[in-house]
Amino acid sequence: MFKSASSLLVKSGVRNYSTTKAPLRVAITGASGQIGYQLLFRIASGEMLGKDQPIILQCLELPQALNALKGVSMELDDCAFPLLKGIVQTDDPNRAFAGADYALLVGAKPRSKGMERGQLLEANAQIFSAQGKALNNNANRDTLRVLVVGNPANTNALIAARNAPNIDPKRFTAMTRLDHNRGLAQLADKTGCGVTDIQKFCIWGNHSATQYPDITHTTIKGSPIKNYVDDAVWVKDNFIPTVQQRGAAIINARGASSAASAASAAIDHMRDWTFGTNGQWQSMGVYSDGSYGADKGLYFSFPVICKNGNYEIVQGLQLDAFSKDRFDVTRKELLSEMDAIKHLL
Ligand SMILES: NC(=O)c1ccc[n+]([C@@H]2O[C@H](COP(=O)([O-])OP(=O)(O)OC[C@H]3O[C@@H](n4cnc5c(N)ncnc54)[C@H](O)[C@@H]3O)[C@@H](O)[C@H]2O)c1
Ligand SMILES: O=C(O)C[C@H](O)C(=O)O
Repeated sequence: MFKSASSLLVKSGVRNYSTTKAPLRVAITGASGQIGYQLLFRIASGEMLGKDQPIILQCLELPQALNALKGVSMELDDCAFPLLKGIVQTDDPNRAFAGADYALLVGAKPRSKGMERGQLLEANAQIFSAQGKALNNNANRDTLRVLVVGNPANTNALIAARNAPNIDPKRFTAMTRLDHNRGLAQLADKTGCGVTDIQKFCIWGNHSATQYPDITHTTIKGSPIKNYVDDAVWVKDNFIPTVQQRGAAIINARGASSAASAASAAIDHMRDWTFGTNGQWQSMGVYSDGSYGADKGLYFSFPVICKNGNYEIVQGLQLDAFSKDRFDVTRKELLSEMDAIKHLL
């Protein structure tokens, strides 16, 4: 069901406020799932694209979840969000992606207790090849920004991008912002500093247990992190594995994979890509141009700086021997994931 902007304006005077901006179309797959339920309301309230940017939500779900999506849509209506100009509810990817400016590809099977993310590869790969094709045929190619959240996120981004030959592969990204945020929280806790005091931290590689959370360039309040925590054993045996295994720890504790924190990271990712990072590093899984020896074409997490609606991989960093080893482990895992789904590329 599609509600036009004008029908909403007629229905509710509350929404008839003045803004000169045309609505942007934000497609969300898996919209009635756990993450979707956390995402939609925050996007509709303007937390992702700004408090003056009207939006139309274009929600894709499986046929069996359309009724749940109807309920979510009713709740969105009941919030009377001034910026929400329409809601599309559909099980047809071509409709969900029609004219999309943003696409958050969340819909996929989450892993359960004891599963590694790699085991989801085959189960979810087909979804992303079909959605890549639908994006290629329907989305607004000139403005599109795609974030893949569904796991295994990096390789799903690769599949979607390769199935969208008419869209610049740089417009596809995979989410490692949750890992980045997890790392910041652990460092803030260890040092007693605020998360915004911490700069030049990054995640390299895959959103998986092989990711490399790297503090070798990190500063706190402008001075090297070593002045706050100088404990290589803690970094190797505590910090790195905690960040790498945080998803599994949450599944064990909650009985379900992270949802609110994942939605929050997705909003951070899209907001920063759109509005910039003020010169600060963030982590994004992006199309590799071969930087640092990450094979060209992989969707690899790098430190990036976002500016003028684009992102750029931070260049010129020296990686020490330990970092190079970790980098290579995650790089090789991404290559083996790519090999496992090569029939879909
Ligand atoms: N990258 C990250 O940091 C990160 C973090 C958390 C979760 N995840 C991943 O996000 C995904 C979603 O997690 P969740 O907890 O919301 O799962 P969920 O099972 O609660 O919701 C998934 C939703 O997707 C829908 N869906 C499945 N296949 C679909 C398709 N082909 N088209 C449209 N919708 C479809 C389902 O009906 C369901 O409503 C999982 O793959 C999970 O592992 C990634
Ligand atoms: O770990 C998972 O399977 C879910 C998600 O990727 C996470 O990091 O929380």
